[in-house]
Amino acid sequence: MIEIKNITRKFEHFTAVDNLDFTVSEGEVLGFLGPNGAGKSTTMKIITGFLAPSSGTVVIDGHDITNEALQAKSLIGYLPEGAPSYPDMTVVSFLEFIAEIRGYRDQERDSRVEYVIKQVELGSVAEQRIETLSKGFKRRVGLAQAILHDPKVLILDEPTDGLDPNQKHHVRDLIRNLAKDKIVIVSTHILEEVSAVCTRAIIISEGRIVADGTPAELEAQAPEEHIVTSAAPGRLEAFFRHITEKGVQAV
Ligand SMILES: Nc1ncnc2c1ncn2[C@@H]1O[C@H](COP(=O)(O)OP(=O)(O)OP(=O)(O)O)[C@@H](O)[C@H]1O
Repeated sequence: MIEIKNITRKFEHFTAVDNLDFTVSEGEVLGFLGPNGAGKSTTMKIITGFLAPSSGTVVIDGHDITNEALQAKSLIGYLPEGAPSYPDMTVVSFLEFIAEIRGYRDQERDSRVEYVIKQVELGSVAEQRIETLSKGFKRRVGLAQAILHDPKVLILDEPTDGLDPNQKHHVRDLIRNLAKDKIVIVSTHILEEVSAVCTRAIIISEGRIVADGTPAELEAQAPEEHIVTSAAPGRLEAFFRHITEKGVQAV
């Protein structure tokens, strides 16, 4: 279980994340939504221990991300925004490097790398330098390093950003398959992604939670005047606009 306990993050006088408090359980795929600047990436950086909160704590399976950072971080796979990596390295050498950092050696290292290359379909570019890859393939390298150690918790910041429709479809299938025995938090702007892969969605606005429910529950709350299409993502978009445009009271 992930416990996010009253986290707040200030940048000087600006509050980017404002007292967020929620838990995520095994088997849940949580879509983390919000308009630009709502505080999604900041929250993900705090959950993964890359950024300290100004106040509050995050506990991953009983381990505090600040006080027991090593144990907590070993349970997490993180795809940051933009998926930074080492552009000079080939895909294989980068993934071998990550595998070593994760403590794998020799045959075990090679088999982990082989496994993720297959999972994320990187075989055709395995020996290519990362800087020469298309945006979609770079994103897949980021996904590969996030899942390499088969982490219990996956935090994915806009995982399908820059992918073509086929790749998007493939990555969503992958997330669905991986999610069975994991906790997944996916930040996205793409609402059809939420309907496609998430069991729950949280919408934040100005650093605060304004909605929390299953995609179907949120879709059902869409006001008729906002609905452009009655298909599921259209309803979710209508609800998203309704709740983030009007400055609705945080729940
Ligand atoms: N290091 C920083 N210093 C000052 N302000 C920051 C810093 N990092 C983030 N912010 C501000 O905090 C707010 C939340 O940013 P964040 O990147 O978390 O939003 P987001 O929801 O991920 O947005 P997007 O959807 O555009 O990626 C923004 O107003 C941003 O400018």
